[in-house]
Amino acid sequence: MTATIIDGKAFAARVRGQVAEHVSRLAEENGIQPGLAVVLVGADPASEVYVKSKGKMTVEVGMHSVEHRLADDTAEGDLLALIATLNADPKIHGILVQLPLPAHLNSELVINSIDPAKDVDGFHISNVGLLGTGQKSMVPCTPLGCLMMLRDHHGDLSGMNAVVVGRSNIVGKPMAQLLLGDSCTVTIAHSRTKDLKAVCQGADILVAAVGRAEMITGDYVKPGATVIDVGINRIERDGKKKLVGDAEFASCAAVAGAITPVPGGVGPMTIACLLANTLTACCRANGLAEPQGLTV
Ligand SMILES: NC(=O)C1=CN([C@@H]2O[C@H](COP(=O)(O)OP(=O)(O)OC[C@H]3O[C@@H](n4cnc5c(N)ncnc54)[C@H](OP(=O)(O)O)[C@@H]3O)[C@@H](O)[C@H]2O)C=CC1
Ligand SMILES: Nc1nc(=O)c2c([nH]1)NC[C@@H]1CN(c3ccc(C(=O)N[C@@H](CCC(=O)O)C(=O)O)cc3)C=[N+]21
Repeated sequence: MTATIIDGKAFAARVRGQVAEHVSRLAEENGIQPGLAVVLVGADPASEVYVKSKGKMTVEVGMHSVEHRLADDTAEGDLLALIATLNADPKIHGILVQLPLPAHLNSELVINSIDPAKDVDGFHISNVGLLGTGQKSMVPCTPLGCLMMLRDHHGDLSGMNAVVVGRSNIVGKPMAQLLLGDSCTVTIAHSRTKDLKAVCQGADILVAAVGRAEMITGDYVKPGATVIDVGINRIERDGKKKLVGDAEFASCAAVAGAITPVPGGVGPMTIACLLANTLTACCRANGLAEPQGLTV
């Protein structure tokens, strides 16, 4: 079998197009412009790339974009003061603090200081709790993008066996919640899972969010399964720098029914969902109807 390649890049462009339409309607009918603030502490080169591309796409869909770049040794109090200012700023509807933060900063404290209504990453404990109890929330962008692609490819996901490899708060756990919300039978695997390969072989939907380059190989994949590769790993091969996922693309694609590539899969959908969440937050803040189909 040769897998269908799920084109996240094209899907993300469609989502951004829908966001842009809503944004222009908001401007015409309500005189409102959604605004997103991205906060980057320190100068991690990979983070720089995402922050730049987020800023560019935010402007492309017609939103107000603000970037705050803070020094590596920024005091926690200064970061919290910036967040308080952004929380109170009526032009800002979404706040994203790029993770990971430098080690001297308490990430939990920082994230939980963001107004939950502006928490477009969906990482605030209030949003985590709302998602876990099936209530309206801000849904983390990466899992939301994965769910959109899965729904688009399969339609109804109910009854499917889903295995999520990885249990981080930003990807694995919220991904599992969303799949459960769509009535999948969900298994969360991690570094202590016994016989990971056998667990993965039972998956109709296999989500790889491990942070280990090409760890999931074709022999982990049930024939015909859908593989969602969340991993972003920069490696060097044959003297060239390369971006690869947590799944080994060639061997997985030979067995799977469908697979997301890296680059061009989950990554672009993450940014598109960030813009969708900012739009949703703006509509909620102004008591306006939310766009359909851009959140769960
Ligand atoms: N495309 C996108 O938009 C995004 C991509 N990413 C990428 O997704 C990947 C995961 O990110 P993130 O969740 O933040 O990573 P973390 O490092 O926070 O979590 C990795 C998870 O994988 C598990 N794990 C590690 N090694 C193994 C192993 N050998 N077998 C089974 N499980 C293992 C860990 O288990 P344990 O808990 O037991 O330690 C942990 O739960 C990374 O490649 C990251 O770059 C992340 C965010 C967005
Ligand atoms: N608070 C917070 N929220 C995040 O959502 C967040 C974060 N911190 N920290 C880092 C991770 C990583 N992440 C990516 C987003 C887009 C691509 C992306 O667009 N990738 C392109 C390739 C880009 C390239 O070439 O580097 C692709 O896969 O096609 C990748 C990774 C969001 N993250």
